[in-house]
Amino acid sequence: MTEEKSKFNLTQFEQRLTLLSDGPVGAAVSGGSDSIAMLLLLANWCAKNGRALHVATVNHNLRADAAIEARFVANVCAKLGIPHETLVWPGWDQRGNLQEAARNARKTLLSDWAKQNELGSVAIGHTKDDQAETILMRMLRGSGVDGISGIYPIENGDGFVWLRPLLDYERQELRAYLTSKNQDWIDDPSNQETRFDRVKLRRILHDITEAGFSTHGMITTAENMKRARHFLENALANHAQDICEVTDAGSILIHKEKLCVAEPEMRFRLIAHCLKRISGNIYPPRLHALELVDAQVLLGESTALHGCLIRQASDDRVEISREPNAMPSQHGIKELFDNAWEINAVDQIGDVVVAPVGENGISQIADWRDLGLSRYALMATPAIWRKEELIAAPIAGMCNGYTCRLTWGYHEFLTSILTH
Ligand SMILES: Nc1ncnc2c1ncn2[C@@H]1O[C@H](COP(=O)(O)OP(=O)(O)OP(=O)(O)O)[C@@H](O)[C@H]1O
Repeated sequence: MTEEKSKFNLTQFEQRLTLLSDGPVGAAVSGGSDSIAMLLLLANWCAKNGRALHVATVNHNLRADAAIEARFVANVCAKLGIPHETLVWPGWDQRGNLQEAARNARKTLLSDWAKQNELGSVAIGHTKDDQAETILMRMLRGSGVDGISGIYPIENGDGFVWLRPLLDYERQELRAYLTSKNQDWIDDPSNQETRFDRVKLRRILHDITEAGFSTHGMITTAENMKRARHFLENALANHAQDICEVTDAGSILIHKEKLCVAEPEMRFRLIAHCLKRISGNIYPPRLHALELVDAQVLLGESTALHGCLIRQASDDRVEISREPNAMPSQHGIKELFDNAWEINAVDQIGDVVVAPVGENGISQIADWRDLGLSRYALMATPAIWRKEELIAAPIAGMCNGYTCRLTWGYHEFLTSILTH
């Protein structure tokens, strides 16, 4: 059956695809109706436009049927002649919330897969229904402008873009499309489990439409919020340029008086951005936690949040620095340390551990004061250790054949304020 006969309107889908980056296209396909519909539509479009398509399914190893679902997607891909890979999550470390951990793991696995295959874009199958659920959930949780602006059609990934080409479509029309193509999909049984908030909200939204209301107004609200968010982020970028400084130790100094007279919305945004940047966390802190930190900053008190310290550095500066206790320690110097520091050695010395300078390290460095950087910020810079022995702390002035570079700076701090 041709696209015309199936009466599926491709206009908005094709419009979204104009946002694709160069390079092969990736698609994250779970086997559910939304992503299977996306797979068929993308396969057609890529064939017509001479673009390579790669597909991946994440097996979270949480349900017995997960492997069957991954095989189902692999079979659909085999019939279409598209390469497919199953990415397996080794499992949950029992920390935090399982749903959240699974979502984060999925993002990381897909991101690594995208990098390995040099994909320019990875398409995910969020729909208009997902958008309405997200907005309602965030409203109930007390989100601000950013949260209510909902899901975006495009987002920056690590060297590629995440694209949501189905954001203008309803699940029902995608299912009708699949039926018209005689294409099956798999209904995830956890979508029936009423203990999950998402499932509860899906039912509430169903009742809202049954009662004769349209959820379209919620989508319009999100569009209005997106505009407001863009405006606020621009204002913040200008303000941050005026009052912030990034130090060589990876801390941020903020002009206290100018911070205190700024609008609360501006203060929350600035503190949140600093915390997100310094901690390397992909999510900003919760609004309620920010309000508490903001109140302490106004009172001139020091505090901690999101793996960072917020201190009154001097009469006129507030300093936000990484909290050494929240930093990892790692064997060897190959990887980026704490997602922020690139370390190199003139001669590789085996069997070393990279960990923050900390109290122990700073007490062994005689002339750190000459650097003009705060003790707290220096304690959160990388040090090279062999057991208890401090070998090097390059940012704190003890090099011993090692160099250390912060992978972000003032420019990146400012440009990353504009999220979309
Ligand atoms: N296990 C998975 N493997 C690959 N991609 C996934 C997986 N789970 C979700 N995704 C991607 O994220 C999108 C949104 O996820 P969500 O959990 O809302 O969808 P779903 O209900 O599990 O499945 P679908 O959207 O395919 O009906 C999916 O459309 C898909 O692109």
